[in-house]
This record gives sequence, C-alpha cells and structure tokens, in this order.
Amino acid sequence: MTAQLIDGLKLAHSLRAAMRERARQLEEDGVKPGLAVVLVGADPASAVYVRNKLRACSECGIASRQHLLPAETSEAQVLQLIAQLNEDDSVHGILVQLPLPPHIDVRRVIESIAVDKDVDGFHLYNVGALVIGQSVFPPCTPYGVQLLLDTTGIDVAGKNAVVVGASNIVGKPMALMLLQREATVSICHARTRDLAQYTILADILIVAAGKPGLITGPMVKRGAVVIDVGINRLADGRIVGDVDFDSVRERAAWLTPVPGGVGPMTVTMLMENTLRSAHRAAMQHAPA
Ligand SMILES: Nc1nc(=O)c2c([nH]1)NC[C@@H]1CN(c3ccc(C(=O)N[C@@H](CCC(=O)O)C(=O)O)cc3)C=[N+]21
Ligand SMILES: [Mg+2]
Repeated sequence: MTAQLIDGLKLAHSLRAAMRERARQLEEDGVKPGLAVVLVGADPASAVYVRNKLRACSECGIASRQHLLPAETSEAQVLQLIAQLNEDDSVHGILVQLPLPPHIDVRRVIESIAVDKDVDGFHLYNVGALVIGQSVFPPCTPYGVQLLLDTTGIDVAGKNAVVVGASNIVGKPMALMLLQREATVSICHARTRDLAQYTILADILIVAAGKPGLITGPMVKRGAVVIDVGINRLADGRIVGDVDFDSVRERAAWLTPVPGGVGPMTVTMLMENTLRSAHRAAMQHAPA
C-alpha cells in the first residue's frame, strides 16, 4: 500500500479564498476583522511562524498588526499591552506567540487575554469549554487536523485514535476533540512504555512529539490515517516531521507531508477563529 498524501497547503489556500469573501462581507457591514500578534524576543522559528500568520491575514483580508517586543520586556509590560488590545475594538483576535522568555509567566499572560479575543483557544475558559464540548475557539492545530481528517471521508466514531504527545497546545486538546467525535482515544507520551504496542492499533494516528523519525512503518497499522504534527529542523536545514515518511507511506492509507501538511492548516484555523470573533463583534453592534 502507498498512502495518499493529504495536501494541507492546498486545503489551506482554498479555505482562505472563502474566508476572504467573509472578511469582505464583514467589512461591508462595518467591521474590518483584525488580528494582533505579540512576539517577545527574536526566536528564529517564531519569526517564521509569525511571518506565515501575517501573510495569511493579508491573503484573507484580515487587518494585522504585530507587536515585536525585545526579549528583556517585563511581564508587566506584556500585560499592559494585552490590556490595551483587549479594549481596542479594531482587534478581534490576540495571539501571543509561544514560547515566551523564561522570566514571563505564560499562564498569567494567557489568562489576561479577553476570553472573546483568545483566538488561540489557550485561555483556561476556552480549554474548559473544549472539555465539555462547547468550544468557541478550538485551538488551531488540532482544529486544522480535524479538517484534514475530514478530507479523507473517514468517520472517526468508534475508531481507535492514538495521539502521541500530551502538550497543552496539541496533544491534550486533540485527544478531547477526537473523544468528542466518539473515537476511542489513547494518549501516549515520553514516559509511555512500548509505544508501538499502542500505535499499531491506531486507525487514526496523530503524532505531535517533536522527535524526528519517532514513528516508523512497522509501528503503523495497515490502512491507518497518519497525521504528522511534528516540525523538526535538521542540521542540514531540512524540515521533517516526527514520522519516518518513506516507511510509513508503505503502510498507511493516508499521510500528511511536512512541510505542507498540518502547519498551513494551523495558520488557517487562526484566520477562521479571528473571523468568527469579528463576526460575533458585528452581531453585537448590529441594529436590532
Ligand atoms: N500562541 C501560539 N499559537 C500558535 O499557534 C503557535 C505558537 N504560539 N507557537 C508555535 C506553534 C507552531 N505553529 C506553527 C505555525 C505555522 C507553521 C507553518 O506554517 N508551517 C509550514 C512551514 C514550516 C517552516 O517553514 O518552518 C509547514 O509546515 O508547511 C507551523 C507551526 C504555531 N504555533
Ligand atoms: Mg451585507
């Protein structure tokens, strides 16, 4: 078997084309959708991701502004900026790029973002909403994965879904979303013994561990859907996922490439959440 590739870049661009029309409509109705991106420090990977997000904004007709703060910026200064953005009616989404420098308390910063502008879906309120299946802003990476899964036409209900990686921004919310769709979900992580014992049972395998080559062909059930969330930059400059592409491609039915798989969808779902937030703002200001 040779897996069909799921083209995340193509899906991302077609979704963004439709979003552009929604943004135009909102603007006509008096609300220009806007996203504020806050970047503290000069991490080169973060700079690439932020650039991709700003480019996607212009592709979708969303106004964007970036706040580039030096690495030494104090937590109080970041909180002050967020307070301003919370009050600013031209801003519908606030994204604070992670990771933050170690002297800044990430939770305190995220919890200071207005719940209805938390387009990353990282605020405790939005995390709680996700747990009970009522989320307004699903976190962008698992949300994008869900749309990639949808393109295969496979019904998640009753399937064995295995998530490798238990981070707050990918693994845990991903598992919750799959559970919401009635998959039987296992979460594996760095302390899991005999990873292959779990992965071999997966009809749907989502890998977000940050370890190049972690998943090889013999660990994958024949005919599985494999979604590679990993982004690893090798010494030679190549970008690879967590999945050993060539060997897994011989076992899986569907596989996402890296780059061009999950990454562009993460950015696209950020646009979706920003538009949704702008839409809610437009509803609030519409005449009765
Ligand atoms: N508050 C916050 N929200 C995030 O959503 C967030 C974050 N912080 N910190 C870092 C991670 C990572 N992330 C990606 C965004 C775009 C690509 C992306 O565009 N990838 C392309 C290109 C990859 C490349 O050239 O390096 C691809 O996979 O094809 C990947 C990963 C968002 N994150
Ligand atoms: Mg109209």
